[in-house]
Order: sequence, then C-alpha cells, then structure tokens
Amino acid sequence: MMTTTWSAYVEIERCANGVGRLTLKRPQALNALDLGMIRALTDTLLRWRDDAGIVAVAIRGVSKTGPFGAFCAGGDIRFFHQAALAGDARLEDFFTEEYALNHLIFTYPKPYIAFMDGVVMGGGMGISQGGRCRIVTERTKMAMPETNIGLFPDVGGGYFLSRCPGFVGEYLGLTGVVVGADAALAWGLADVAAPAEDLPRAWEALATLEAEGAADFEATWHDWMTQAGWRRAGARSVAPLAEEVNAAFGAKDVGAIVQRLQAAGTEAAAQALAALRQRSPLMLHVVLEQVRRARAMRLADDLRMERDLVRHCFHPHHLGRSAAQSETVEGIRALAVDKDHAPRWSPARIEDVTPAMVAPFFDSPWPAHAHPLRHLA
Ligand SMILES: CC(C)(COP(=O)([O-])OP(=O)(O)OC[C@H]1O[C@@H](n2cnc3c(N)ncnc32)[C@H](O)[C@@H]1OP(=O)(O)O)[C@@H](O)C(=O)NCCC(=O)NCCSC(=O)/C=C/C[N+](C)(C)C
Repeated sequence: MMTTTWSAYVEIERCANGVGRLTLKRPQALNALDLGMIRALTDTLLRWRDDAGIVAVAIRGVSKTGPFGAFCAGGDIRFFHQAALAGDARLEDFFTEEYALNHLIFTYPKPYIAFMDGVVMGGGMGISQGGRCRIVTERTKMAMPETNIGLFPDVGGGYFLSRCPGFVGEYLGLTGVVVGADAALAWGLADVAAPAEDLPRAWEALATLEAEGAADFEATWHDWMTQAGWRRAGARSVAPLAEEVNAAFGAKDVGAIVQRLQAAGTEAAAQALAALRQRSPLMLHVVLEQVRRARAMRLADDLRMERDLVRHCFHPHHLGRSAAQSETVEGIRALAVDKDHAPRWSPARIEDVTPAMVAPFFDSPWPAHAHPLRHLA
C-alpha cells in the first residue's frame, strides 16, 4: 500500500516497500522552488531520515507534457524580485532554509536518488547535487546560470563547482552555460545517464524493489540500473571542455581570463568570452573569488559564506546601493519580469570592477555566534 499527501507543490508518497518518493509539481514555472516547497521537502526529509521504515528517497519533477521532463529551474526568481523590493522578511527565511535543505541532502544518511531530467538549474542543482544517485538523460539541461541574473552560484555551488576537475568550476560558475549529460558525467555532476524513456519504468521499480534496510536497497537499485544498461560515470575528466578554455579559467583574475580567451582565438574560447560579456561584470569577479575560496572549504563553511553573499546581493547597502539598485534585482527584472534581456549592469564593463567593490561581499553581516547557519556542521 502507498500513502500520498500533498504539500504546496510537492507530492509526497510513502511506498509500501519503504521508499519515499517526492514529486515537484509546479510545471508552469519549471518547478521553481517557493518557500512552501522548501519547507515541505525539509520537513519530509527530516521525518524520513529518522524513520527506520524508510530505506531510500527519490525525487523528480513533472513538466507540462508528462511525469518527467523538467526537474527544477531553481529558486522562484519572480518572488525574489518582488520580495526584495517590498522588504519582505520571508526572503531571509528562504535563503536560510534553502541552504539548510541543501546541507541536509548532502549529509543524508540514506540513498537519495535524483531524476535530473530536463531543466536542472540553480536551486535545482542544490536539491540534487548532494544525492548519492544523480541521474541525467539526453534531455538534461544543467546550469548554474546565476551570473545571468546578477547573482552567484549558491545552494552549495561554491562547494560542488570547485570539486569539478581542472577549472571547470570557474568556467561553469562564471559563464552560466548550459551543459548536457556527457559533460555532467565527466565533471562529477552526475552519476549515471539513462534514456529518458526509461524513467517511468524506473520510478515504478523504486516502489516495488524489496530490500532489508538502506544499504541493501542501494545495492538492489544499483543492480536494477545495471540490468537496465544505464551508463555509469567514469573517471573525472576536464573533457569535453576545450583545453584552452580550461586553461583560461585558471588565470589569476577575470581580466586575465578575458585576455587568455581573446588570445586563444578558437571558436570555443570565443563562445565562452561572448557568454562572459553578457553576465554581470561585478558578479563575475565575486564568483571567481567565491569558487576559489570554496575549494578549500567544507560544505558547511561554503554555505555560510554563500549566506553572507546572498544577503549582500539582495541588500547591497555595503555598496551604498538600495535594494532597487541591487545587481540581482536588475538581473531578474531583465530576464523574468520585463523580459527585455537587457540588464543595466553596474559597473557595465568587466574592466571597471575594482577589488574594493568585491571585498565587501565577503564580509559577514553577522558575528559567528549569530550567523543564521551557525548550526551546520
Ligand atoms: C532557460 C529557462 C530555464 C527555460 O527557458 P524556456 O524558454 O524553456 O522557458 P520559460 O523561460 O518560458 O519558462 C517557463 C515559465 O517558467 C518560469 N520560470 C522559469 N524559471 C523560473 C524561476 N527560476 N523562477 C520563477 N519562474 C521561473 C518562466 O518565467 C515562465 O513563466 P511564464 O510562462 O512567463 O509565466 C528559463 O526559464 C530561465 O532562464 N529561468 C531562470 C533560471 C535561473 O536563473 N535559475 C536560477 C535561479 S536563482 C537560484 O536558483 C538560487 C536560489 C537560491 N537563493 C534563493 C538562495 C537565491
């Protein structure tokens, strides 16, 4: 027997075999996460973590055309825009609770299986990257696209991007480009690739496989994937990123990255440069510093740093700006509110960003004992 409940846009199923299944059901917004969804996921995962009858958890997202096809396009950026301008206190709760959820998933003691079919971006990465079984398909469109909205790759992005091989983390975080299954497998951002047509059968199998506890379930599920012929990730490799692009993103600062891409003169370098030219110049500098700092950090410390950064992004008083002058509010306006795709970045040019503009982002607004994420270990 299976019990099903609903909470906000999340369908919660407890299967008779002890598998908990979560389905994001907000297809009209590509399953963008609102605060209710964050809370539903957190409450359920905490309950199931402590429930000896639960052996594994699986998560998927529905699309307008079917039960898969869109995992999650990230946090609800329209809400962020409204809330920042209105001074809505729920925005701060959102940031704290979402990062705590990301940490919970990364440290979850039971198999967490993410069906990353279709769009997997921003907050969608935050609710999948910590999983033990990250499944991509030929339809996967994966990105940390935040520099496109004047933000930075948060939800643990500093942590998981900086663990990619070579300078792929810098490349993904700064350009925000969309990649598919092959790149995700090569860069350690997915564990297995499956044909999208297999997903409904796999979802049903999860509800019927029998196992004695979490470890046994994980082994049984791995056998099932092997029998299905799904492709496992091999050794991590920078490829398919062009070598000259990887090398460019290892340069000491954003200006030097631009110079190396220009000097490379290849098509791949030109594409990366074109992407950088569209992003927030200020946030490019902030993100380079974020990823490099995060490389030496534990996840919890990275999330605390990101909590500081996100506060500054939406409340940029440290830069002498109001919320309306926030780079992030402007980026969201251009992409998702007015949809003119013409953000007025400030400063407008990569070359005009100074270290004095970047440094305040890394000052914590809170003393350590009062940090909203001080409890994360
Ligand atoms: C490229 C995207 C994902 C898809 O493009 P498309 O052309 O295939 O679809 P379309 O843009 O028309 O989207 C369909 C509708 O879904 C709405 N939508 C999409 N993404 C979001 C979102 N993240 N929040 C709210 N609503 C969203 C979109 O407005 C359309 O609605 P209407 O039909 O106009 O009513 C493209 O959609 C895209 O680029 N989306 C944004 C992706 C993104 O920037 N994600 C990162 C967000 S920031 C984040 O996740 C971090 C969260 C952490 N924290 C809260 C702490 C800041």
